[in-house]
Amino acid sequence: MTSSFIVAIDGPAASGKGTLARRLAATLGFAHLDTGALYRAVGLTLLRAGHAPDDTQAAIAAAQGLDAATVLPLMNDPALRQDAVAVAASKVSVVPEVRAALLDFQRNFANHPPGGAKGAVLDGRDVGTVVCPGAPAKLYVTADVEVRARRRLSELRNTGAEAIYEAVLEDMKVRDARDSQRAVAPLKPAVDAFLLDTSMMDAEQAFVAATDFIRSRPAFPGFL
Ligand SMILES: Nc1ncnc2c1ncn2[C@@H]1O[C@H](COP(=O)(O)OP(=O)(O)OP(=O)(O)O)[C@@H](O)[C@H]1O
Ligand SMILES: Nc1ccn([C@@H]2O[C@H](COP(=O)(O)O)[C@@H](O)[C@H]2O)c(=O)n1
Repeated sequence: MTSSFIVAIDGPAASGKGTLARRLAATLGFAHLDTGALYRAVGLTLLRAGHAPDDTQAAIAAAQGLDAATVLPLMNDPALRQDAVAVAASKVSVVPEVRAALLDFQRNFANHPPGGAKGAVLDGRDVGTVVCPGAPAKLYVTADVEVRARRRLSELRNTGAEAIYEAVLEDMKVRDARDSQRAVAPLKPAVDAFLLDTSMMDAEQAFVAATDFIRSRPAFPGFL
């Protein structure tokens, strides 16, 4: 059976979309897919094979070689969260063939959520615009780049990594520019997305604003 209970969440790095998506999925009883992890899995596969992240042919081969059996163990690999892998993900994600290779997996997850879940929450950069343009609830989560850089900095430091604010901020600006200026599926809000700026909100306030929005959507009767 195809599910139509899809929540699409997009936004730039460290805007809080993953935190929000996980909590929404748990509250709604929906399955959750972090679509960025798929691009990171391609980037990590490439780096582990000794290729440069801008090696287009190797990136296409890595993306086309991923299937449910290979991608699921990678999704839980701590190496996926490394900064070098984020940069590699952002580089491979400009390649149209890489995006095409990951599209079916994402759409299949959204339309046939695993584990008998009634619906799915997907977060990424193009979920509301390309992957699930018909999703009945779309959110675009953002925050000022300085706020996002501070969040990422404390996240990195909490894992024991050495990180410098200026470097994190610069990396974030470069990644934002690459993600929003690429030709295929650039980062942008869907025209019908609810815009949620979390610059002045903590995660709890962002969750309340998001649930208020979803509750207002006629396609989600009685879920919240
Ligand atoms: N509203 C918020 N206020 C303050 N901190 C937050 C908020 N939402 C999330 N965070 C924290 O900011 C960091 C980044 O959040 P999160 O991983 O959810 O962002 P993201 O948009 O999914 O990032 P990415 O796309 O890079 O994976 C985490 O440490 C998280 O705990
Ligand atoms: N739908 C998506 C999701 C992610 N990307 C690219 O992957 C990079 C890493 O994503 P995170 O969410 O884990 O930070 C991101 O910078 C994008 O380049 C994408 O293109 N489409």
